Amino acid sequence: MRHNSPAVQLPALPKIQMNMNTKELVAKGLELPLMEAFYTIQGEGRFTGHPAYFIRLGGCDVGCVWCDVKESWDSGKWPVLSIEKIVEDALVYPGRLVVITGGEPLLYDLGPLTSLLKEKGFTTNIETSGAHPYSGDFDWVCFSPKKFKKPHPSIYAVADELKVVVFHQSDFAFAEEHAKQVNSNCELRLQPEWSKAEKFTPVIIDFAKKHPKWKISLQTHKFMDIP
Ligand SMILES: C[S@@+](CC[C@H](N)C(=O)[O-])C[C@H]1O[C@@H](n2cnc3c(N)ncnc32)[C@H](O)[C@@H]1O
Ligand SMILES: Nc1nc2[nH]cc(C(=O)O)c2c(=O)[nH]1
Ligand code: SF4
Ligand SMILES: [Mg+2]
Repeated sequence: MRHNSPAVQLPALPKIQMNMNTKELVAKGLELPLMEAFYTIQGEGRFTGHPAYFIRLGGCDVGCVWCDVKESWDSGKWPVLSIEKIVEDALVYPGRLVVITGGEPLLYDLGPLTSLLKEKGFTTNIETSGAHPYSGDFDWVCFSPKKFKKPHPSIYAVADELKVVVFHQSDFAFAEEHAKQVNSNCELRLQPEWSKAEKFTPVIIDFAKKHPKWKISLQTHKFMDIP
């Protein structure tokens, strides 16, 4: 019968299958949406000042009002690349420290990407809000919890560094709440939210002097005007 003819439907089929493949590959962590990748100097936290290659994955569902990379949030805006291509591009630069950030990188299974990076001799660091289950093989986990979306319980045991952004006075209590939940070796840092830095940097200095288990992290790349 005419209306059952497959002639009209068939051309759509390969496209659907291609989309499903990409989705499946992303679900397996074999392909990932990449917003940008750049070789720079780590500006924040424990590895401040270290040359590093940044891999910024697209997609985030946390919604921090003060996020400095809101254009990363929509994963659909960014090309999906194979992990082989992502690692090949990293190998061009002389540094062997890689920082995986986003967006929220733990939206994805980072096992395949990190094992390939390790195979090629990279040290692997992550910047994460911990809002999704931990995955991957990381040498350093920087956990920056957010009030906007509760962290997944899996992050607390693996965090090497707790980096709390201070945007409001209540963030000090939020920081102490999280400090109780991370392991005892975890380094504790407070980082002024960029637009509130003038107001909160002196408050953070005072707090750290009174509670010396806390250190200060600044977004030094912004002072140096580098990515
Ligand atoms: C853009 S986030 C991406 C990684 C992950 N989604 C996260 O939030 O940890 C990278 C780091 O920048 C911090 N950050 C983002 N916006 C900031 C701002 N306006 N001022 C200070 N730190 C900021 C985050 O807390 C996080 O430690
Ligand atoms: N230089 C530099 N250091 C950084 N440390 C964490 C960053 C991030 O956005 O995750 C970042 C960044 O965007 N640039
Ligand atoms: S979790 Fe990270 S990327 Fe997502 S909105 Fe917050 S600061 Fe931005
Ligand atoms: Mg940044």
